[in-house]
Amino acid sequence: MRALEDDLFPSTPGKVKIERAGGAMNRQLHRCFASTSTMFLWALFLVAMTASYLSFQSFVDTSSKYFAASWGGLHWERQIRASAAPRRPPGSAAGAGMSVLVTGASGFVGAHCSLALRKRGDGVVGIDNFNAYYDPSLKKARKALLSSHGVFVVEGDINDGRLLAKLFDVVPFTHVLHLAAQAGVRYAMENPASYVHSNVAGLVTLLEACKNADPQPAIVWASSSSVYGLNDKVPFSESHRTDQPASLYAATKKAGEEITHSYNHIYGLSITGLRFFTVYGPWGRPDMAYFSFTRNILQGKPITVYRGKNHVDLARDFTYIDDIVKGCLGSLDTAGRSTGTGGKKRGPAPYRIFNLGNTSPVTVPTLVSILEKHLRVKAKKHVVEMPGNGDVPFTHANISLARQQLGYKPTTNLDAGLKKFVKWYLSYYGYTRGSKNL
Ligand SMILES: O=C(O)[C@H]1O[C@H](OP(=O)(O)OP(=O)(O)OC[C@H]2O[C@@H](n3ccc(=O)[nH]c3=O)[C@H](O)[C@@H]2O)[C@H](O)[C@@H](O)[C@@H]1O
Repeated sequence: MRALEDDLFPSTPGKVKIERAGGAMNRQLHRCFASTSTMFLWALFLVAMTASYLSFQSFVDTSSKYFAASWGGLHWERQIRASAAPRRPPGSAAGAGMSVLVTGASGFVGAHCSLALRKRGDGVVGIDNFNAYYDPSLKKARKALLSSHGVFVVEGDINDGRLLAKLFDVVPFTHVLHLAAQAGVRYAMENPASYVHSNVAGLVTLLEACKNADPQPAIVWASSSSVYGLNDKVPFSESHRTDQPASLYAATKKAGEEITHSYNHIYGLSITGLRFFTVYGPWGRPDMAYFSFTRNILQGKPITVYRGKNHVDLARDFTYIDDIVKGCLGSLDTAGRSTGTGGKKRGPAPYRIFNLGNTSPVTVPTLVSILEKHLRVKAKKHVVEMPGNGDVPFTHANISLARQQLGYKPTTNLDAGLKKFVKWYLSYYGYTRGSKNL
């Protein structure tokens, strides 16, 4: 008995039997059918070749990723363990110390927090993907600074679930300070996918690793003042509306607040979200206005100052980095435990959101005049109407909740903070105008 496949796929091309063969019509049909079968077989052959080529390529990709991985191995694990070990003196009033995984450790806020944690005796391991959103050499310099203080930074992406699982295998982290993100309000119009990749997909991969870890760490992470979006009640309080984002960046940060809430609810992860208000200072981000203005002013290039509707100046609640670091450490210290194990919730865990701002907004033209004073150079200002680029006209934080629960109390005003920034900038990039490329 012939199998069905034999009918559909004859083994010898051109040998298809046609019932009642004999007439010219039938011969033609025969030839035609035979050549169709030949073509069909060739097509099958090509499909098979393509499939085997593709699977070979994916094997090569996977294995090259595996072999080129910058992590793993006994030496690597020893470095991770040493970096994660708390070094507080025995009997210290602050307790035994934490082991903190800091994501985005070679970023601006990440590097400052990692150093502060290490200096007070906590264990810190960093992870950073050193992407090229801004000059990676600045990130490498921050990494070198951390390394000189005994903080090890793994080069890797928070979207790499295998790496995260490995890190939790090697160290039972008590806390995660999650600062890795695609930052910047206006860049979201140029590269929207990078925001989804880091702020949504990366966040979920990290939360999955935290939820599976045993013990589960408490998580403190960076949200943003931009979640207030079109809210016009001032000062911004945590209870105000945050469902009107003005940029995709803000929308992904808001999404992060909802996503972390669901992990808190389902898996008992302790979550603290921090809404940072325009953080600035030494070792800052070159994409931010105070930084790029400084570079342009020193290089004699014009700066673009945006202005709001009806000629109203834009204003920001600029917050100095040291104040933000205190808010982050205060959040870690008061986080409360995650309750789950092995992906199962054992009871309710804290879910908190705090504003970390300075409570005194300053206009952008005032920011420029403070920089002019410290740099002793006049800026070439080019004032333009604010383009529809996701910017909001002003931000202003109400910090009562953080003050009450974290002991958060900002102490550096914009003038004093920019003076420290300019000092750092000149020492890092050199005193001669534009001596180093950013
Ligand atoms: O608080 C926040 O959540 C956000 O703060 C900053 O965002 P932004 O306040 O826009 O900070 P800058 O990019 O430094 O801009 C500050 C002000 O300068 C203005 N600006 C910016 C650039 C420019 O060329 N000219 C100019 O007038 C902006 O419109 C804004 O009013 C950060 O870049 C975000 O990553 C962060 O999340």
